[in-house]
Amino acid sequence: MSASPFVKVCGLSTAQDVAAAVAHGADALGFVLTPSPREVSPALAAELLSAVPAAVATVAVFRSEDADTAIRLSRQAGVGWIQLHGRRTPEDIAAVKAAGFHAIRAVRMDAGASEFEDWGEDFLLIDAAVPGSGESWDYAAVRELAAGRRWLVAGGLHSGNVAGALEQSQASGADVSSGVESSRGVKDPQLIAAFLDAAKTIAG
Ligand SMILES: O=C(O)c1ccccc1N[C@@H]1O[C@H](COP(=O)(O)O)[C@@H](O)[C@H]1O
Repeated sequence: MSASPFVKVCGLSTAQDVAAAVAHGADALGFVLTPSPREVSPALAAELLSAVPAAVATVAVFRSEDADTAIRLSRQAGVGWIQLHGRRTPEDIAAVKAAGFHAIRAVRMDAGASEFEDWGEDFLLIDAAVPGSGESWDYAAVRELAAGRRWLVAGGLHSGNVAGALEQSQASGADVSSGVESSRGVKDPQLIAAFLDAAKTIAG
């Protein structure tokens, strides 16, 4: 890793939590537009991101919706990035990029080697088996497979392990949801601040 890590805070649903993430240096904010305890409507996402500085990436997160649906909902929300989980093809990433969005493609840490190849996404996101579950894994395990890629480590991160996860994995950045919550789906501004402070101690 040769630059300050790119840190995304996912599953935001209140103005207070958005403000905490921005104030503590988040590089990207995630809005879940798919069924989840953190789901928000495109209209609420649009309202929340109207206060976000242009330098901060805004990301709509999808689980299994097709690329056209993800693009339509993301346009309603007004985000600049789309994060796709689930079974995907290179054509999905091409469609997202052709529609003018940056793309994050999520894969499980135990995916086949072909899924770690470059499909044209801006970041690969390597996550636990169940996205948003708070489940941790051996973050060093994909270090060789992902070497040379721009990629984010995710799954079970919190302020106490994010620095170690970044060092062990050599990821370009980190993504968090459960680890900055006081209960499932409820973000805590103090935990958001602590996570960002811890992640940002890692610098090139
Ligand atoms: O957070 C969710 O509810 C979610 C739903 C559907 C797809 C992705 C989701 N979140 C992603 O999960 C990881 C974070 O997981 P954790 O809770 O920190 O273990 C991250 O990539 C989020 O963007």
